[in-house]
Amino acid sequence: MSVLRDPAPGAAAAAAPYDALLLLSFGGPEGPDDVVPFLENVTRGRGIPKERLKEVGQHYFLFGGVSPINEQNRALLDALRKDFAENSLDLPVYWGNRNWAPYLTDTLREMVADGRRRIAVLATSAYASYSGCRQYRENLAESLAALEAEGLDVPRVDKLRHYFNHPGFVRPVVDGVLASLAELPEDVRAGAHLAFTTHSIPEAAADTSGPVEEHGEGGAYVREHLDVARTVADAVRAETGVERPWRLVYQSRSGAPHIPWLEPDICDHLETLHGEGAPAVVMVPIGFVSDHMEVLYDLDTEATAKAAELGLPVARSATVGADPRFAAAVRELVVERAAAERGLPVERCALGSLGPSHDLCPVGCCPAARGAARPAAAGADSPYA
Ligand SMILES: CC1=C(CCC(=O)O)c2cc3nc(cc4[nH]c(cc5[nH]c(cc1n2)c(C)c5CCC(=O)O)c(CCC(=O)O)c4C)C(CCC(=O)O)=C3C
Ligand SMILES: [Fe+2]
Repeated sequence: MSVLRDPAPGAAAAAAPYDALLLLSFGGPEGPDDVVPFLENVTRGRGIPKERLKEVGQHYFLFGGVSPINEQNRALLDALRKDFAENSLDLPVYWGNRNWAPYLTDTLREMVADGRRRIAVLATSAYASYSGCRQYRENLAESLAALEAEGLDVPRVDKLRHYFNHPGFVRPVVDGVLASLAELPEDVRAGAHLAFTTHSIPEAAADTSGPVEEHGEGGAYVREHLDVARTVADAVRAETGVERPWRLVYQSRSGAPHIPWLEPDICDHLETLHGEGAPAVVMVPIGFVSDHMEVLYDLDTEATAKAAELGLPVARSATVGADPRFAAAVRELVVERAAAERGLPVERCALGSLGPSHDLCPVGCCPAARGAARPAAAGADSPYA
């Protein structure tokens, strides 16, 4: 058996020049006492109304103060290590977060102590946007600066490209939609609409998402989500032979009420669809890599209650999570980027119409909305090599 699985010669070196992979995520509370300090970490300097924070705290308390995100990252780490081992990719995998332990700076310090010098970074956010991309790059720069201040030799960090349109991300979503359709009562299945959801962000942040030439209404953020939604809807139609109406909608709005954020909200959309006579809806959270609190609360709790009130049958499809196809996609992204860094020609997988995303965020990509620009690592404007 093992002979059949032997990789192509040289696979063990396929990760060079990288000597480690860092899974970079958001972090979440692991018990009731963690909730308030976690929210303080998330919202420091971000101008979120106190009322909104109280409300979001309640979402966490409803689930015992435990965010599902850390367990899911642990499962993804296991899936990555298993996939790498099975494919003889000799690359240790580490995990660090923006807002909760294990904190990014601590993980990077440990990586330096282990002698890691050239680190590939996978963020658990698949799309362009300030929150999903540049903010992680700022976190990397801050952590590297902290290590530098401690007198440590700063490693090089390279962020892997956005994977929203990678088949290893999209195909599990398609399977999730097919499974959700099968869950719906048979008499409403054929007529079920698809509501693709993602995190709402301020309109201004959407308009300036992605490289400067992609700025404009909705920016790269909306364009990328629409492309994934269309790809998934097409694949579901090909599988089921049924053409279904679909729309990209939003969830988890935050911020001050007078600032415009992307709309419509999923709950308003369910109401509209019900008013138009839609028999059922599958909610497809394409904006999330795993079943975050936003999925458990905003979709499985709030939107599902709204649908029940309307008498509208709904199902929520699975996020990618630790799907082995996603783990394999991460390996492919590492090997692809490693080859590119070695100056070799690379084949880059991407479904849909946009093509593979860039390796290096150009200057002006996904700028922060407020305050002076902060240094960001792993981009064309990085202060680090
Ligand atoms: C685009 C996007 C993603 C998707 C990309 C990605 O996955 O990274 C994302 C992920 C996440 N957001 C999360 C949690 C929170 N986000 C908040 C606030 C905000 N998010 C924003 C955007 C995004 N957020 C924005 C524009 C704000 C307003 C404040 C600001 O401009 O920064 C707040 C404060 C309270 C509130 O305002 O809701 C919380 C608690 C968690 C953890 C969930 C868990 O525990 O399972 C995850 C994965
Ligand atoms: Fe968020």
